[in-house]
Amino acid sequence: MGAFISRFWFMLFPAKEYKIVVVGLDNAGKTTTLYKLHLGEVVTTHPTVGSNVEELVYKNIRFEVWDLGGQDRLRTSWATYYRGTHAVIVVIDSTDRARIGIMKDELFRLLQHEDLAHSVVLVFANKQDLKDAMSPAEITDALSLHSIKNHDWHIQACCALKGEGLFDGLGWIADRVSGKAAT
Ligand SMILES: Nc1nc2c(ncn2[C@@H]2O[C@H](COP(=O)(O)OP(=O)(O)OP(=O)(O)O)[C@@H](O)[C@H]2O)c(=O)[nH]1
Ligand SMILES: [Mg+2]
Repeated sequence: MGAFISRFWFMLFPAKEYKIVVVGLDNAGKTTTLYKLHLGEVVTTHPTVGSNVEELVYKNIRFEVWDLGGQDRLRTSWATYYRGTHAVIVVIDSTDRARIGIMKDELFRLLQHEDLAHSVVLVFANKQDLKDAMSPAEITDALSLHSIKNHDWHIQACCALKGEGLFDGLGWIADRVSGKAAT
């Protein structure tokens, strides 16, 4: 149902550029992900205060990608970035078992926000290079992704350091916003 609504919405209101917001707890790898996609390089990061924004072009689609700071005190300001968002990327540190419940609460809070009513949701199960990483199936359970009814969602294993999985995830978003996705 979520998929149907999103597809219809994007067909009715095609955009020249699609807006993505990247959220997740601090240290998840959001900034690393943004710059690996943008520059193809691993940049030295510091905890983000505020946001970084970059333009990406993939499959002939332009994306404006906003990477938001994930520290506790910064999460209340995520919602100020939501207007006009086509896709949310949730980056998970797959080794951070202790805080996956906090991320679940944040996820379900953002899914209720009216500015994200038509957004699709991509979850990056990041840091898959680390030995104790949770699998995408474990993260799907821990975040109760199957209980999401009003948004089209997808989970993608990745390693932002190596770049593995990042363009697969972006491709999923590209197919959704351009209406090319199979139902
Ligand atoms: N092993 C491993 N480390 C990663 C990976 N992705 C990011 N990191 C590391 O995780 C740390 C945090 O990365 P950031 O990209 O700064 O995290 P962030 O989500 O932007 O954090 P905030 O800005 O505080 O919200 C850095 O030391 C990265 O090098 C990965 O795929 N594997
Ligand atoms: Mg950051």
